[in-house]
Amino acid sequence: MIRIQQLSKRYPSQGKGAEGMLALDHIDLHIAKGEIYGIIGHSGAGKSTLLRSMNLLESPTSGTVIVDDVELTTLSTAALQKQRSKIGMIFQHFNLLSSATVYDNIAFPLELVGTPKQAIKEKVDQLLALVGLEDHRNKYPAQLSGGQKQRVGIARALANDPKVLLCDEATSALDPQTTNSILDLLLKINKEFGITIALITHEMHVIQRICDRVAVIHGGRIVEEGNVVDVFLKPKHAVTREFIMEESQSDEVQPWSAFKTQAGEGSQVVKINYLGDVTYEPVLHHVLNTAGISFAILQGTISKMKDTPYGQLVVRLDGDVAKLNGALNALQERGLEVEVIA
Ligand SMILES: Nc1ncnc2c1ncn2[C@@H]1O[C@H](COP(=O)(O)OP(=O)(O)OP(=O)(O)O)[C@@H](O)[C@H]1O
Repeated sequence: MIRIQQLSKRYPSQGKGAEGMLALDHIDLHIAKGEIYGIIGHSGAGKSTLLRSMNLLESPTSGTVIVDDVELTTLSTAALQKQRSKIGMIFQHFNLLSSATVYDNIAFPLELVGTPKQAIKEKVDQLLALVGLEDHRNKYPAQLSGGQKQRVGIARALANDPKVLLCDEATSALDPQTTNSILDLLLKINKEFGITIALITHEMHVIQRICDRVAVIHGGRIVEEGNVVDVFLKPKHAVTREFIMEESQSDEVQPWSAFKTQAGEGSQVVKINYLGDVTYEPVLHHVLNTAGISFAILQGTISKMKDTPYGQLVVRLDGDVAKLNGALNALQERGLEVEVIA
């Protein structure tokens, strides 16, 4: 649905002679129809520039941007305008018209393309119901909470039935609970209408909650890309690991290496990864019981990535070497991933 090839963007410098700022450096990216694709990176990594290139709000220095089989980079202004109506966008600070009501904000893009009044009313009513704001139609943005404002932003972005929705840090200004309700709304829109969603964020939990695939951007380059589950459980790049650590950072969660000291004569410390339905099965108990190994769970997380359950446990296993090795093999045969820490 969105194909970006060798995309570079250099912002001109203010002073003469300087080279300018290379914000995107030969980016290749493919976002499939119907998926939710997350782009994560630190401040200044190039996220906004990349997202805004997808509807050419930012024009690239070189490279191509193809959306729904149309190469945007070659279009005339009028043709680009038409093509943009297939691409909705929502923003961190909502960008609503402060002097217009909720109803008028949502109706605005329909009026722009000359939609008849009755059709506008029907569409806006549908959208108000979709985002749960039927009772707020006559309010002004200043009378709404942040989450409600973003719901208006979403309804407005969907007014012209876009095929793609671009989300520019759409939840960064919201508290955690409101963030989750907006993410769930995006998920619902994706599922019900099959709209392809590209989002940028600096928060791993946003990726974890709704995205199918993720790209990690750093210094204007994609440094890691893949299914969220794979990237989250086996991050390759240091920046990706940083994001995951930040996400799990609470005083109670310690790095795996902190448990090395728990190992000793006749005991090993292992990290066990669960993925999918096996997460909720009593595999650990069965295998270790059968092998005659006793165990202590030192740290653990059981959670979900979108619809996929996963678990990560640090466990100390006590028993003789032969039994321990047998148990580790048996755990792997049952679909768990086991890594000996010490
Ligand atoms: N209009 C501009 N003129 C010059 N440089 C710019 C412009 N816009 C962005 N940049 C620079 O390009 C780089 C990438 O910026 P961009 O806004 O895409 O990053 P980002 O990852 O979205 O950051 P943030 O999370 O802080 O918004 C940064 O170094 C930024 O300073």
